[in-house]
Amino acid sequence: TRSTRPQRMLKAVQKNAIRGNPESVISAIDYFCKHSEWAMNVGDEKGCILDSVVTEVDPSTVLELGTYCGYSTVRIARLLSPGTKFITVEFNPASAEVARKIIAYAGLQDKVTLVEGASGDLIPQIKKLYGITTFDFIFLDHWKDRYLPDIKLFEEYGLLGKGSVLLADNVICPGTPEYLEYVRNSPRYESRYYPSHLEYTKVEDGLEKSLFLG
Ligand SMILES: Cc1ncnc2c1ncn2[C@@H]1O[C@H](/C=C/CNC(=O)c2cc(-c3ccc(F)cc3)cc(O)c2O)C[C@H]1O
Ligand SMILES: [Mg+2]
Repeated sequence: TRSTRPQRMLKAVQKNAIRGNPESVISAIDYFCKHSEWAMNVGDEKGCILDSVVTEVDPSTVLELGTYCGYSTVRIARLLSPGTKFITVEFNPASAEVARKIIAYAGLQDKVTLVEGASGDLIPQIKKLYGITTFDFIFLDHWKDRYLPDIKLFEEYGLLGKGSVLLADNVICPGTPEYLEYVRNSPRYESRYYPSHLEYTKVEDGLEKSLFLG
């Protein structure tokens, strides 16, 4: 049967990247998406903004929602200090399998816990299952209509502390209007928009960074 796009992306990594070299894995995926097949990775332009926010926060605990093929997982994990707890959530088993292989190819498997499941099911259990009290950094890049319900779950289950930073992809394209309205109008967050473009295109998109004020 025909391969899937994630499987073809994995093949491109195995063919063009250097095992144990995260930068080469990132470049191989970006090259594949620019020259072979577009895919919904955060990409190199928004990826640089992601890098700068992760570096600025220097988090001890990280959560990513929507692993997909592991591109942003590799971008984040390569910047983390030793001992950082990084959980990434993916509910599609085929995507999760490709992501595990791409993360391992980059040599970052020991820095990442990939959890298969739906974010709405997992978030209420994270404290119990992983011994996390609060997350210093959260990257939202899953179904766009899940951003708002999930940020409310973070609040409900006390997973945000004063200074926690949430970074949301695609707030313009495909767009997350309800989430944006919430974080920009809630007195509990200080939000800032980082203008950029939809990965591998000239279409406008951007990232929204929201600081939880406690
Ligand atoms: C609730 C939940 N729990 C766990 N994993 C979840 C989940 N919802 C999605 N996921 C997983 O994340 C991944 C999905 C992410 C959704 N991202 C998107 O739909 C997405 C779409 C586009 C886009 C833009 C313009 C276009 F013309 C076409 C597409 C661009 C992006 O950067 C995206 O992240 C894979 C899925 O299995
Ligand atoms: Mg995205």
